[in-house]
Amino acid sequence: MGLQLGSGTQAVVINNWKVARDLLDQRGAIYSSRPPFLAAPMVMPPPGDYHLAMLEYGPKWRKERKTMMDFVKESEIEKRYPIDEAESSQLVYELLTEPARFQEHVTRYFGAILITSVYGIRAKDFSDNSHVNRFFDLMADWAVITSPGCIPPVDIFPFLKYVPEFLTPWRGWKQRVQSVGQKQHALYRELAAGVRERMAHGRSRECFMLDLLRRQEKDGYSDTDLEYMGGVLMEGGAETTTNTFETFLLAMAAYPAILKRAQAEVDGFYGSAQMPTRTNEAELPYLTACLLEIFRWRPGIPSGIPHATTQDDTYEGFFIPANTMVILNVEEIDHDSEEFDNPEEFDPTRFLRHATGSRTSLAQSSDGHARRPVWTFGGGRRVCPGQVMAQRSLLLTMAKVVWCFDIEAVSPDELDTSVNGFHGGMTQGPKPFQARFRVRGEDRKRIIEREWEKADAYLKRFE
Ligand code: HEM
Repeated sequence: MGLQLGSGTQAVVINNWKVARDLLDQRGAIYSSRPPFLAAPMVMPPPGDYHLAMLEYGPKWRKERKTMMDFVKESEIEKRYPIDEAESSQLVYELLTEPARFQEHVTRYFGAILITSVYGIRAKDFSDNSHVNRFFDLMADWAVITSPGCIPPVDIFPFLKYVPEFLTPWRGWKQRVQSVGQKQHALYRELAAGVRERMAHGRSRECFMLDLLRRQEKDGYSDTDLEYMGGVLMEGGAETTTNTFETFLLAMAAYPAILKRAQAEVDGFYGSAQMPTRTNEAELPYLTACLLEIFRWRPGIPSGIPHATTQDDTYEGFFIPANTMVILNVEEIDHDSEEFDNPEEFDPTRFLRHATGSRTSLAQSSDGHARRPVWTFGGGRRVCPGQVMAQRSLLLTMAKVVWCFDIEAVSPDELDTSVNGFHGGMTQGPKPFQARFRVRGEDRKRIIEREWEKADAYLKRFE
């Protein structure tokens, strides 16, 4: 579908997986840039090109992406596994002792994994001035200033530049955006400075920022480049995984039969005397199917992050000029009723029947193998670099939580699994909801307490 947005700006919305594959995956040399982001020079120090996810396609993006891949590659994920293991044990202990605050604990947890891995510091709690709290506050401010009506869409409607600001619904927006940008940079600078200081005093702890600082001269990055690289990893990884996991908890509370089946699989593999550890997809096919179904059912970024073309192109007779914005409509692709049986239904078994979750006739057709299970992580050369890392920590956490608890609705009528129960904006996750976490017996309670002691002892090295 093509759209004309004001004078000169074109957009293409991709609603079908074949078009996504043909354009984003197979013509990556043309479809891998980003549209200009008007507020970038106000959010970041000049020249405003420090954010990997917003960078246009070119040498700076390529270099930074390669550096970031060093953080998310398999061997690094494996090296950091003890952090995931200990933090997930802290999470289940928090769910045991303060179940009513489960959403806060989940948020802290996914932020903590990143803050420890990137900066080597512990995010033990969510106290007001903790780094993890300040980070999520900023994400919330960010969501407000980028919501419709708060920033003028000048990139799309250039004539808006000439409308006096006091007549617009977004008056004062520059100050608001600048203030969030300044707070954000201050936090990213402070976090990186902490690592630099420990390094200078011989108190370094292994973490990604330490690796970056050690090779800074060789890589030719400025201090600001490194500060934003750390921040971008936090931004990319923390909120998306938190939302995905909260969607999982909502689904488990709403669909008890699915929870029972997941518990039976996890118990069958780990038994009742050991908390799950080192989960992998082959050993937990049903739980993995639940995760894929969460990605499909309520994608974390329903409209992806827009791409942009860098050259003119023609596709199936349509002319697509250079600088066209290309929106991957993930929600639509993953809910296509021609592709999926009952797409609105939460049904993990679709991924047990066929690896791509699609209808039998399609999965077995000649192009069945060309489908992919989900588009939640985007496509082409900009596909999310953190996909494997996210899937690993989500599966581990899902296994631990269902092994430890029965998750129940406080009142079934209150759980809204329809799209109305989810907050909109760029990212999608459940609106606040209530759920009960009932520990599955005294033995498991003792195991949770014992594992918490081990985890706390391990995590102390980051305090
Ligand atoms: C469930 C969790 C996650 C979801 C749903 C998700 C989704 C996405 C999507 C849709 C994109 C845009 C892809 C495109 O342009 O086609 C993206 C980009 C990105 N993600 Fe993720 N992500 C997740 C987790 C993570 C994690 C754990 C990290 C790193 C720690 C991460 C880091 C990034 C970065 C740096 C980009 C920008 C890539 C670029 O522009 O080249 N994400 N993610």
